[in-house]
Amino acid sequence: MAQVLRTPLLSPTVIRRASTGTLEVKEPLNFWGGGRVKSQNTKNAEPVYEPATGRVLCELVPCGPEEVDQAVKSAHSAYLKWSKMAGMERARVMLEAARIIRECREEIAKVEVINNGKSITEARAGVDGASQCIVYYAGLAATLSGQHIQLSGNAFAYTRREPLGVCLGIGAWNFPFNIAVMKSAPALACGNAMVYKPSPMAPLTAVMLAEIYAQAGVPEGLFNVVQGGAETGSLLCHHPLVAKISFTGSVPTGKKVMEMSAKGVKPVTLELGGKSPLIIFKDSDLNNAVKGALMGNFLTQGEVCCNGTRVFVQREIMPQFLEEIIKRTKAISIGDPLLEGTRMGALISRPHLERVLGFISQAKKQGARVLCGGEPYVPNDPKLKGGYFMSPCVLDNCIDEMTCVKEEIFGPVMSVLPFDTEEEVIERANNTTFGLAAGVFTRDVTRAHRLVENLQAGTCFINNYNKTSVALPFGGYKMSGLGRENGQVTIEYYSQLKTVVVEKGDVESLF
Ligand SMILES: NC(=O)C1=CN([C@@H]2O[C@H](COP(=O)(O)OP(=O)(O)OC[C@H]3O[C@@H](n4cnc5c(N)ncnc54)[C@H](O)[C@@H]3O)[C@@H](O)[C@H]2O)C=CC1
Repeated sequence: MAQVLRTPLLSPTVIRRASTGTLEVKEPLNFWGGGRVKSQNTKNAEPVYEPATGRVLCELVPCGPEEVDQAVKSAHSAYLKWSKMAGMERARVMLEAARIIRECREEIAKVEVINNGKSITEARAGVDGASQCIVYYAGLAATLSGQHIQLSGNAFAYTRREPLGVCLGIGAWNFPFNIAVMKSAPALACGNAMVYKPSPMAPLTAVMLAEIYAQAGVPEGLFNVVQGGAETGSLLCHHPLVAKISFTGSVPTGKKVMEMSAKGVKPVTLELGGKSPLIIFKDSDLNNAVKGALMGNFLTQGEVCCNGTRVFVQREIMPQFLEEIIKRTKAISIGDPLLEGTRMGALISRPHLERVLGFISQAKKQGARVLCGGEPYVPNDPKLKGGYFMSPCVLDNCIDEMTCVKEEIFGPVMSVLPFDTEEEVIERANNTTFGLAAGVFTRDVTRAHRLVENLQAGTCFINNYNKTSVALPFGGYKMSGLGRENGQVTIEYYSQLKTVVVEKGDVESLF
């Protein structure tokens, strides 16, 4: 049996003293049975990099079958206790977790920045959103209830909303702390336990979340972290005690996860990629439309699934739009993500940076024009020389058939496309296999609603973009996913309904 450790992953003092280029994490990154667990097979260790400097932050050892089994079993025994508690009791523990998150806001945000590369301003907003998410689902925990149904004769029935058991969460690297919270909060509120596997590129803050839940008083093993990549993920998906899978990541991996869940007839939630349209009409408030396009393309270095990266601009206002968007894109301050003034940090990895730059060179070959950015960026600060920075890019002269317009780039690259009529732009906006989000800027309220009614996307924004709240259901149409996260509806994805039929009289038998 692996050794369980109970001291915190990183002491708050260590984190407070850390700056870009100084943090080293030696503590084990797995968490089950109520504490951190050392990995067994250290010969498979892989480096985890700090995106802003390119240095090694820690070593990650993927978990094998025995460790996966231990983690899932620890979750299952916690589930047996947690699921018997009243919703109000679960809510009390969850509210305590939310309070600890608020108390540790700065530490969590800092580790998120160091591990992911996003700016501290964005990371703090993320931590605030995470605490709100737990408060929201704690609020719903006590409201879970069934129905009473009168039947003919002397019988009645009732329904019970019951948990599923051990839920598996698999996350992407772009919002490491938030994805872990978005999956665990509704799961725990419904009485489930969770085993969470973060992306191997961003393993740190999920372990902090495990420590927070433990401190808040959840039963040992209720929220567990198992580190690893594809192989570990697949072992987890196949484990017979895993009752549900919630996955965030790319479409190709999502398909594999769906296949694995089909084998065990396990319910699955898939939050996948996107290539969302943002449509700007000539009657829109141009200043707000430009701000919407910036918010819809450049948050977290453009590594956001619902970004509106196909920006359709009505031809008459194209010159003004481009002038303004280029001016503001060039003004984005890139650099040390822990500095308050920084608005864009580093991309997640060297290969990902090269992939994004590759999309830009291909776009140029296919006839697109780079209006600004799109180059590797080397900050003046010597410690950032090995970081994965690039300048945010605006492309025009784009046509719908280009690769940069069709495929998810997942970097700070906006493709601008002219359009003439409403009918035309609806057809072009929907001409994609994705359907995560869409946006429209116009002062014509009737047109705005007509448009969103016809757009094939799970979330539509009118006169804004990427405004989020835990109260809003989030998920994709078409190949962008299955099921929803956030909002009240997610309770249905983490619970099942039992119908109980009660006879008060005699059984009427035909035999
Ligand atoms: N719709 C949404 O809510 C979001 C979607 N995404 C999408 O995620 C993608 C980027 O994230 P990545 O981490 O690069 O995606 P990815 O698909 O490469 O990996 C996602 C997760 O799946 C795991 N994994 C890989 N192969 C697996 C397998 N065979 N079985 C089980 N697990 C496996 C990875 O280790 C990681 O934890 C983008 O396409 C982006 O659009 C990202 C954030 C939010």
